[in-house]
Amino acid sequence: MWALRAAVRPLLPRSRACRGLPTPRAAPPQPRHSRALAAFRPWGPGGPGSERWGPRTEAPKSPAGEDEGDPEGAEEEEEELLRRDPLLPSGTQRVCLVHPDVKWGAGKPQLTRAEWQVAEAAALVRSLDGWSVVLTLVVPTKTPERKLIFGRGNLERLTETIRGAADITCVFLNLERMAAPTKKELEAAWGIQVFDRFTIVLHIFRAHARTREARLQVALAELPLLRSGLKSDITQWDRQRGGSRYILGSGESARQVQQRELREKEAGIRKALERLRRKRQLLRQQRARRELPVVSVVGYTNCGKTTLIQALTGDQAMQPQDRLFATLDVTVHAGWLPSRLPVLYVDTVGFLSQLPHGLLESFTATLEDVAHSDLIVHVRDVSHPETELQKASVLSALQGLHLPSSLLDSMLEVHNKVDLVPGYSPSGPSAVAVSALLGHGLEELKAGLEAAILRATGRHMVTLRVGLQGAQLSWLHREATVQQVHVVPGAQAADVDVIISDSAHRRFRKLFPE
Ligand SMILES: Nc1nc2c(ncn2[C@@H]2O[C@H](COP(=O)(O)OP(=O)(O)OP(=O)(O)O)[C@@H](O)[C@H]2O)c(=O)[nH]1
Ligand SMILES: [Mg+2]
Repeated sequence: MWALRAAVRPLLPRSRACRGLPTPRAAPPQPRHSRALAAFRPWGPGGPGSERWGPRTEAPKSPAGEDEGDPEGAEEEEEELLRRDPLLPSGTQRVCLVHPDVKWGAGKPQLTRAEWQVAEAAALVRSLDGWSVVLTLVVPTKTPERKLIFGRGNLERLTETIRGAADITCVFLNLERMAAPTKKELEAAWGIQVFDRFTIVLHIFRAHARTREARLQVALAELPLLRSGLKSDITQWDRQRGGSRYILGSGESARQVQQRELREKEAGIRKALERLRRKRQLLRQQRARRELPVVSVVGYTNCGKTTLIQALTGDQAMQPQDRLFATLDVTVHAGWLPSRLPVLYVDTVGFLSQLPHGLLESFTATLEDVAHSDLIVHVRDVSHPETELQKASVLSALQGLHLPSSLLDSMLEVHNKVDLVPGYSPSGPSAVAVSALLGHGLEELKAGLEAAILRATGRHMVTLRVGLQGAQLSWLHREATVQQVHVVPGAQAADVDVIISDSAHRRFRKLFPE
């Protein structure tokens, strides 16, 4: 699907040739289960058994009582807030990936190697339609904090190589953020557009965000970029106007006008997000009333979260993809555990070790749903060479969400993609090895999930004696999970094995005293 044509050329004496990520993997097989999840359809605009936790752009129908309604004109207002210029050039791009390799000092990355940082950067580029890396240059630097990032000698050689590479159309400088003057000077020196990680990731987020909430969050994360662009534009604007700094009659300078517009935009986005968040809260309360256990599936981007949920639920509407940040909308999908206990799986946005700060913050809000789940499943791609680093990134991001400690302590680890690691066996007792793609290990995982959910939600299995004439049996079918009914011969009664929550059990006793 994605061709990586990374022509890695020797550049500098100490530069290192790096290769891209493994070749794209096979498409997922058809889901193994095709259970009709009729019970959950009323909430499922995204397909059988699925629910989007944030109203989508093409506003799905909400069941009665779930939608508190938008104020008139809110959607048009939001579209206005989302109007913006393209961040990156359109069409096919042949990218030169330049990685500043900090070998010394405080800026030296811990726990990772340049090789893997480059592989991840190349994967980001491949996530953009029509983009490919054609040249990868790893350039040592002792002074990444300097305006031009590299020392003089290295910069000169880099400039020569880039100017001599006629086939490249832009440069991706693998730095989190590049100051506006740095961008300007490098573009002047290299004669080509230069982008940083923030811009690339932001563009991917823009392209993959579907719901109104996700799109607004991306718009919020973009504001720092607009602010830094503002400074250089204004200086230019002022110069062009020969220093006439004030807009006719308004008493405001150009800078003040644009700053005010940005502040208004930010306030508008925050207001719209707050409105959508209230809606999400309402949906959450509805789910809580139905007392369905909720499992949040989290993990590093591309580790297989969506594939796993699809394998567990048979939800064909889901679309796992071999690209970073395929999922940007939090969605909910229903499935059943071995004892026929229904469960809701929440698919979440993936983590990235060096996710630019603003982006992480704006997406933290989406992840607030994780705090309201009964269990967290941490999916790991154990075939990835940096699997330990990915685990550390995810755990540190989860710590930042201030989740209840009981939720963190009970977290279940799923070691995915074991089909790519022959003979793999997980270390640690709370880990289950699976191949979500091939469907291996799913029964063991479901059993583990069930045990953990029963523990976390205070549910237990009991056998209750009920009369066959009364309403007890239908009540149990409605409010608990009936497993088996054993009719007691000659007694007009039955012994019913059920999984029931503590609260439902109390209500049963009150309604039907012995
Ligand atoms: N070989 C193999 N590939 C897998 C397995 N699970 C998922 N994949 C592949 O990994 C890629 C990413 O899968 P997704 O399910 O989209 O991953 P994700 O974690 O949801 O990714 P994001 O939404 O981008 O964070 C897809 O190409 C899947 O087919 C597995 O068990 N084995
Ligand atoms: Mg996904």
